[in-house]
Amino acid sequence: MAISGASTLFDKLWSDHAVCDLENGETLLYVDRVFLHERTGAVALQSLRSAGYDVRDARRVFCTMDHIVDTFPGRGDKTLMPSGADFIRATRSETRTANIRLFDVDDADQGIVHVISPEQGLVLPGLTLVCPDSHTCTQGAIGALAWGIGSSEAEHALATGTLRVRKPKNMRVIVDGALRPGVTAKDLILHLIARFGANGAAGYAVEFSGSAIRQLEVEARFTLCNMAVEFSAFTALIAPDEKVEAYLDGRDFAPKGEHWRDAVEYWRTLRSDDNAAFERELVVDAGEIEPVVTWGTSPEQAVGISARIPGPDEHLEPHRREAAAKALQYQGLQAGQTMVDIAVNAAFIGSCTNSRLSDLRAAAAIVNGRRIAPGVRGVVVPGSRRVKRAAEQEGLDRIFTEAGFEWRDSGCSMCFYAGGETFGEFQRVISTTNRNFEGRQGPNTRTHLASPETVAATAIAGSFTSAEMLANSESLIA
Ligand SMILES: CC(C)[C@H](C(=O)O)[C@@H](O)C(=O)O
Ligand code: SF4
Repeated sequence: MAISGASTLFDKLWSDHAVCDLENGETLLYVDRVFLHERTGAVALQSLRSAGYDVRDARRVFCTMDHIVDTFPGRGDKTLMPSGADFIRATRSETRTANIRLFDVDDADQGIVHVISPEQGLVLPGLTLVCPDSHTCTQGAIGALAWGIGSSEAEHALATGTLRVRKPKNMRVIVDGALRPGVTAKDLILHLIARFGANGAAGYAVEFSGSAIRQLEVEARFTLCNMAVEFSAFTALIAPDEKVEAYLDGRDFAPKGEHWRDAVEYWRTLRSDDNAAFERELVVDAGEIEPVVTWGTSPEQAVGISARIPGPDEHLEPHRREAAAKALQYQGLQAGQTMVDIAVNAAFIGSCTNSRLSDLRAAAAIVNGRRIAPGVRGVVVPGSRRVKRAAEQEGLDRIFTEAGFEWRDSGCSMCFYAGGETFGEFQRVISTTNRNFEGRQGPNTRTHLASPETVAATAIAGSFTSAEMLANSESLIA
């Protein structure tokens, strides 16, 4: 607890949900919502049932099909993952038995778990939400205390509506100033991870604050908090503000009428007190960030797009030097290479990091009227069926397909290789996703993380290019 009774936002959410402190230093926390998906959820439900337990309150549990299902148009129940059909079947039967609301493959509201939970107001500021999926931290963007858990913890949460958790420390990341035009929340989080290390936030709940954060739209805040787990944080948080209220107003599961007014009144208390103490504080000037692309196999192996891949001597610690050498070998690159000279084979726009309507709009604005570079494969996967419909109403699907992109149904798709679909061996993919480790998008596939704007511009140019660089090069040619 902080000095003189002052609390951080995280402390407030924690104490509002603390049932009791346990002897071993853990706290029993009340869990408001559990979200499941077909990759890990059915396993948890099956195991709970075979241990003889029931789901305590199925009204607070939700499940979606996102990880394994195909995203090819007209997919039905198809999946390319070996044994994937078993997961799909088990998810259906377990959720039916437990009476849990399932967003099934053909549901109009289906989508990636972290995209649909706020989209429908299933997660709200001040609630605790857990999911057996590491990117649950995404929801801290609206001031929910949300974190990823393991399968046995999921069983505990389902059976009891509580979880035992060891309290992490408080960290604040203050981002002041303004992001430059064309620089996004994705570039900001990649910059933070590159600068402070992929384990920079280990042991902490991170609150993002500062003028640059307040300026971010809610969907961009999701992108930022989504990758807190790549920064090794327990979770991330942003104090809810009027943008969050406007975002949630009218959502299906959001409170209505008098309940809405009460909720908003509570949400307005969800901010760190002025003199609250943080065990660690980082300060960043938003204006110094340029579009970022990863070159290696960790999100910290990233540089500004106009830079070169660092040379071996630029890594100060020996373990970073070794990791860099190994990453370069896997990625088929050399230290010192200029990023803009590196050609790609594919461009992927999707995932819980960057597949919301604002992401698709930003990418479409760049590809509009242009064609993907010859030989480059482009794939766009909306994060939810709602996002897909909204994008189609605006004609974004046509902009993408006319430029040469595939336009898919919603799901995790090639964000993650589940034994099924992949871009293929040694293919270099620029991707709006959040993980770039070896094999993430398939055996020997080479992943480079970037913003939707940079992925779109790179697809058009054929090699790493920011939107600004693309516009400048075209005006030189014209
Ligand atoms: C399959 C699932 C458990 C996993 C996660 O926890 O994050 C996946 O979503 C991922 O992004 O790697
Ligand atoms: S989109 Fe990718 S990162 Fe997000 S939940 Fe699915 S597999 Fe995990």
